[in-house]
Amino acid sequence: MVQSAVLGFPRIGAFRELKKSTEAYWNGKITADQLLATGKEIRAHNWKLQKDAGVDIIASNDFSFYDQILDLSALFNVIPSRYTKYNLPALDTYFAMARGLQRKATETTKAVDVPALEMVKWFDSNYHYVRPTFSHSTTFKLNGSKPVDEYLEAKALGIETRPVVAGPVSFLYLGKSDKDSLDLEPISLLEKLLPVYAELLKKLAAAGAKTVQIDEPTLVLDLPKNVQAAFKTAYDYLASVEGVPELILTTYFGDVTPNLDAIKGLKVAGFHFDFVRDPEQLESVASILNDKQILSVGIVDGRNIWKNDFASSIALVKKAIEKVGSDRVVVATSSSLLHTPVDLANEKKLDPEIKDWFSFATQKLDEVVTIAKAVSGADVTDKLAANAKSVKSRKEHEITNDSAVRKRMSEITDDLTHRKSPFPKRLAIQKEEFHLPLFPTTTIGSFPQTKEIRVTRNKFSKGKISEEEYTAFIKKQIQEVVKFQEDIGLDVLVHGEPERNDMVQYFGERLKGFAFTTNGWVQSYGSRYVRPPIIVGDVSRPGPMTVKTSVYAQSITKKPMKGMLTGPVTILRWSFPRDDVSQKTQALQLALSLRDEVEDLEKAGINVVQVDEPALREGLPLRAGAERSAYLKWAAESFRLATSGVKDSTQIHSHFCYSDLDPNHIKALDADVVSIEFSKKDDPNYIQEFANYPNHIGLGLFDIHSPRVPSEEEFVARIGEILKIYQPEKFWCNPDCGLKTRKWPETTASLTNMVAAAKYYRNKYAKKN
Ligand code: MET
Ligand SMILES: [Zn+2]
Repeated sequence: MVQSAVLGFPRIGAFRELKKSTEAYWNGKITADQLLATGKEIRAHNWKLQKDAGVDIIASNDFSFYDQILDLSALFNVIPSRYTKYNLPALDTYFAMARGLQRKATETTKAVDVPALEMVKWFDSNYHYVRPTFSHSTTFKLNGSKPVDEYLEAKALGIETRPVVAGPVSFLYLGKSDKDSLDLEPISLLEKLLPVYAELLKKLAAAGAKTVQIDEPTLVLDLPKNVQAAFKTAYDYLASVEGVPELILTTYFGDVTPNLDAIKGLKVAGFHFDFVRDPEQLESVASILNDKQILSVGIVDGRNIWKNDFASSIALVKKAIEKVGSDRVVVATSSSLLHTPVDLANEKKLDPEIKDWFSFATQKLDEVVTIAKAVSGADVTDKLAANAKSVKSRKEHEITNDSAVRKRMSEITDDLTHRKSPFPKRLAIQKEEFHLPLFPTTTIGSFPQTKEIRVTRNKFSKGKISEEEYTAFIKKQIQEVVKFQEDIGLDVLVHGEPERNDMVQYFGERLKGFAFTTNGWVQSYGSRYVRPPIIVGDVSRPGPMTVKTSVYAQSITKKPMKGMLTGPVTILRWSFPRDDVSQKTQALQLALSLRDEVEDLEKAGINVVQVDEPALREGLPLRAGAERSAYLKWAAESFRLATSGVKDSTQIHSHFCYSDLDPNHIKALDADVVSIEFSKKDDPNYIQEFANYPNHIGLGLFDIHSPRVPSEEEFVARIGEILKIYQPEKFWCNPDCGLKTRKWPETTASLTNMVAAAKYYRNKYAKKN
């Protein structure tokens, strides 16, 4: 009998229970014990769900209160001293690393003021992990026993699980060196780290775990030689320690073939590969297995919501069986299901025909089980027939082929993807147009989404208030935000995005070709979840999406008002994309829709338009090569197609955040001004890389994930550092990203200090000239 396995289940709860509890804890509304109890309930629920579905191999330690990589940093004591020095309870130290902490002194406690660790995108997904931050003084040791506790917790419920832990090579390679240890290459710490891994693994074995899923997703990247070699060091060592359980070396999100030599011959119990991403690798990866090793076949997509095509999955699993025999094959999800919404059954509003094309985490459990049964010879005829019918219905549905969109796509010319004049000429014209001071200040778009805003938006979407009432409410919000920005002296204003639940969903809801969920939340980072829309067909824009709002906002101020759009690549990446047409096609269709919007904004008198592309980097194929070059080309083309219809005097902005962006990727967009998240970047090389960016640039000056307020002096110091490298006349001042998750008091304080620092340099340079 072929076994089924799930590499991890979403931990947020079907109705965002984890978010609600975590935030309540942060706000002092519930105790740590209450928060821990929520975690326990969610875990129990998830394990039981999987057991009831008939999944053979169920993961434990896939739960986290913030991020599984941060859990590992905490577990292995990779905690910079700036966090430990306050002697906070472990849970609070953990959250301080995640999101910073600023707290006034009380009679019994000292004041706390510490920024968060850096957070970056997890491979090519929209999940963010907290980057392990190593220094020469890092002393690895086990802090607590979360993986063991959770294993035992499941066991007490009568459920045998396979604990999952990120592997040592990936843990180090995905990390960075701390400010005080920039010469340190994290991978050089491997030998010090391994005994602590062994200790953890032994404890898991002692608790009863036979096998551990050890995730080494870095194996799908281009790895330097020393990192490739580290696999042998690590796994030889772990194999040599008595009492370490069997390990299933797990990879996902790509093709492992280029790194096969690094894992060939490793003494692990088996390997897991992602055959959704790359079915072609079966041939090569199967060849490295010895005659005992397990082949875990990732075939149910952990990254998308399309119903599995059983016929083709079964064919692939059968091929795997031919190679290694049915007793050594496991049918698995391609990756953790963390990246998919919890349960399709909670969607009551979807068109039933379209809904039948989808499969969320809960449905995917049944998919792995069914495929495993099918290849084991069990009778699943009815399921296969229903599946084939659904797959066919989607292929033939009219929504997937809109002739008007196809026609317009065929008429895209190179001309449409270039601004009328090159940047220097545009710059001169825009100088006359806007008369901005040196060090212009702006924000990235959103302002705090207060409870009032969320409640009112919700009431409107549920039909509890009229459109007039809602519009009046939004106008009032815009008035307040505009007045606020004028009062504190910002130069280029925004309307604050109060009408947007989410920067992608908002546009998806206004475009043809999308479907939406009611409860389809997916964790983006910490307690921030998103509800990605689903691209189900060809995309077009039935009418203006943002023009009224922007025009209203501009009408109440003399300062320039930025129109605010989400770019084609970001809408694509933060939706669940189609898998039946290329990503390029989808991006260009989105670009055409946005182009119309940009032109409508310009016609309506909006002369600055920001088109956000924070997902540009995450869409980059994980490996260098033809696919990556092609991506860079079509991604930039899509952006330019969306933004090049305007006059030279219209200033196009773009924005990027939370990824290690290469300046060359954004050069090709030819935006007049870009803002990028930067406040936590302390690698001097990275800072240097952007210095030659040809157009204007705003480097993020404060962390918007943290309630912490930097002082004016801190801003002055940071800008001072940057000005050692950057030309002052190119430099804009702005936060890292939108302020929607912040509260007003810290927003006011941070922006006020930022504007003061900009003015300080404005004066300083005015005197110089
Ligand atoms: C993740 S990028 C966010 C950009 C958007 N304009 C905002 O301010 O929220
Ligand atoms: Zn951003």
